[in-house]
Amino acid sequence: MQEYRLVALPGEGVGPEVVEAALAVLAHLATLHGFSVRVTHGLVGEPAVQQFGTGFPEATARLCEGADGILFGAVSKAGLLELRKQFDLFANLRPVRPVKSLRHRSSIKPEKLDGVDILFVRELVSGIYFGPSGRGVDETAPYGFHTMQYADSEIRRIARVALQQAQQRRKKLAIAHKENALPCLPWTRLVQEEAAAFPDVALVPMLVDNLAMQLVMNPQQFDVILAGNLFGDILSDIGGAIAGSIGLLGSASLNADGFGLYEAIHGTAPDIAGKGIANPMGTLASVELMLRQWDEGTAAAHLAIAQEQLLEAGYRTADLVDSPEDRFVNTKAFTEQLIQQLTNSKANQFKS
Ligand SMILES: NC(=O)c1ccc[n+]([C@@H]2O[C@H](COP(=O)([O-])OP(=O)(O)OC[C@H]3O[C@@H](n4cnc5c(N)ncnc54)[C@H](O)[C@@H]3O)[C@@H](O)[C@H]2O)c1
Ligand SMILES: CC(C)[C@H](C(=O)O)[C@@H](O)C(=O)O
Ligand SMILES: [Mg+2]
Repeated sequence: MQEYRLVALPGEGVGPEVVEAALAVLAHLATLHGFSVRVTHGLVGEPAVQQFGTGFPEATARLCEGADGILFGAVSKAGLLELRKQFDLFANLRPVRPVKSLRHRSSIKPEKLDGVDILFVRELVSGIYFGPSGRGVDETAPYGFHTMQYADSEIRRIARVALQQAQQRRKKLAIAHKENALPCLPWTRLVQEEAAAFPDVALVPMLVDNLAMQLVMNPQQFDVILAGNLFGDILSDIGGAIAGSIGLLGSASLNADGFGLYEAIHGTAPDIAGKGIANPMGTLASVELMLRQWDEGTAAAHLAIAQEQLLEAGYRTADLVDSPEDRFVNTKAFTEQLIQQLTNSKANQFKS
């Protein structure tokens, strides 16, 4: 039996709540689909700061080395950027595919949601997050700076990931850039040069401000959207408004060897943390991406379908409730329902 080694880093806020839910679902899926997952827990973020004085301690780094994947909850900041950098997790994939039963939750008009299926490919270990930065005093005036610096090679390698993804999908790649103000970062030219090896992919360079507006006005036009670190962070949160809740979206952050960290795109949600009501579907969407990366595609599809079936049956976590017919469930109840649904649908649809 295939055994995977997974490091769980729950972190802070709702992180532990959604990771616990996702691990329970993953364990059940493993049983149903004939693989096993050995989970080791590590500290990251505030709990790590308290114990080790740093958000990403050496002990956690060692745990992650040699694992088959990392399931990450959320942190306020401490440790996450270091973790991404240490494992060179440069390719952040953030899919957005609104489901039918949540149409009315979306901020987009229902008729503009038909067929919306977007993949953000976000560069994750460079750009303004990691460029030279500092604070100083100029004469008497204090100032600060962060530098958006990219090696051409860093843009080229994330471009190749985006091009590959587009080639396997609807062959359209939008490039988010800001060359009218930041001409030293020629994303369009560099992507075009890499695209010579992908002649069937249509490139659509767009100024990032226009792209943000177009995402809201007409999301149907997009297939894959390539963006640098900061633009990708901001644009992908718009995906939450398109899907109906930020709590629904997951991500995979991969290095060149295909090793990955999997996390929801939302944060610690301090306003709801500790109440047991967080939506675990963003973390479950991340588990789905992890299963695909592990070549457990049947289990991944099973997970996706079972969640859609629960939503169709009206089950809703707090962030999705908006009508009296909705069946409100907290995180634990949603997880239990999902496990039940996986068992039921296994019998119907996934006979092996
Ligand atoms: N990857 C990460 O660990 C990550 C990502 C984003 C933000 N953050 C951090 O999280 C903290 C809070 O950030 P924020 O408030 O801007 O963003 P957030 O994503 O934590 O929350 C934004 C809103 O979405 C809601 N929400 C988020 N996740 C939800 C879920 N699973 N279920 C239901 N509702 C959910 C919250 O309740 C809140 O109203 C900050 O310290 C930020 O740095 C961490
Ligand atoms: C917590 C923060 C540093 C992080 C980011 O900006 O990358 C988050 O917003 C995300 O989307 O993963
Ligand atoms: Mg973000």
